[in-house]
Amino acid sequence: MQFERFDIEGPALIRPKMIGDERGFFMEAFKDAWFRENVEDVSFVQDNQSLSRQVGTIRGLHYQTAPFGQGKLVRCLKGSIFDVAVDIRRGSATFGKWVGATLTAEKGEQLWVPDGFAHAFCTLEPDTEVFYKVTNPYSKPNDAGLAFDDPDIGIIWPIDIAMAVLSDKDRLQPPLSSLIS
Ligand SMILES: Cc1cn([C@H]2C[C@H](O)[C@@H](COP(=O)(O)OP(=O)(O)O[C@H]3O[C@H](C)C(=O)[C@H](O)[C@H]3O)O2)c(=O)[nH]c1=O
Repeated sequence: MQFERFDIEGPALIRPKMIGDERGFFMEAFKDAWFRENVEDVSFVQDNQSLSRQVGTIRGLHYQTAPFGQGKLVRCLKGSIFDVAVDIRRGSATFGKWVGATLTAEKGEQLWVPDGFAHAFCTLEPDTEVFYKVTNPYSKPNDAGLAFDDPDIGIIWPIDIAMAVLSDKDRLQPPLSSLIS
């Protein structure tokens, strides 16, 4: 496993070792002790998986409010995504700043999105499947979000967002300014 940090403290891009042979490949996709020692000392309690049939699907920006904040370890099982984490930690010097990475099933890259970040992705291929481990269980009352296209965040999506496939919920998410009381 190799990993790199961003210019925002917290997130990490992880590149598992892919061992190829004439059959295909093998990789150790997750190792608890390695993750705790190198990335963050957390435990995961739930695995999620989603399928997005259309290229240009955007899911997010989502997060859960305290005490159900979630860290998310995200990877692609099929296809590829542009994955984004936005710092929404109160008092953070990088509040409202974002990091992004392209995650592909082919290379198995993973993005670590710590608790305190809003998360979203857009799909870059049809029938893209995303798998992510989370550090707190789902709590509908704590489910929250922000507008993926908020100019105050300024995410540079690698797709035409005017054509994005969105849930009704994500069409109506509030702006970042709604967090600044
Ligand atoms: C997240 C979640 C959702 N659900 C139910 C709630 C809805 O009935 C249905 C779809 O939920 P939602 O529209 O929030 O799913 P996505 O739009 O894929 O959002 C997810 O993907 C973005 C990128 C995220 O970062 C969030 O973790 C997550 O909200 O699954 C559950 O039953 N358990 C869960 O853990």
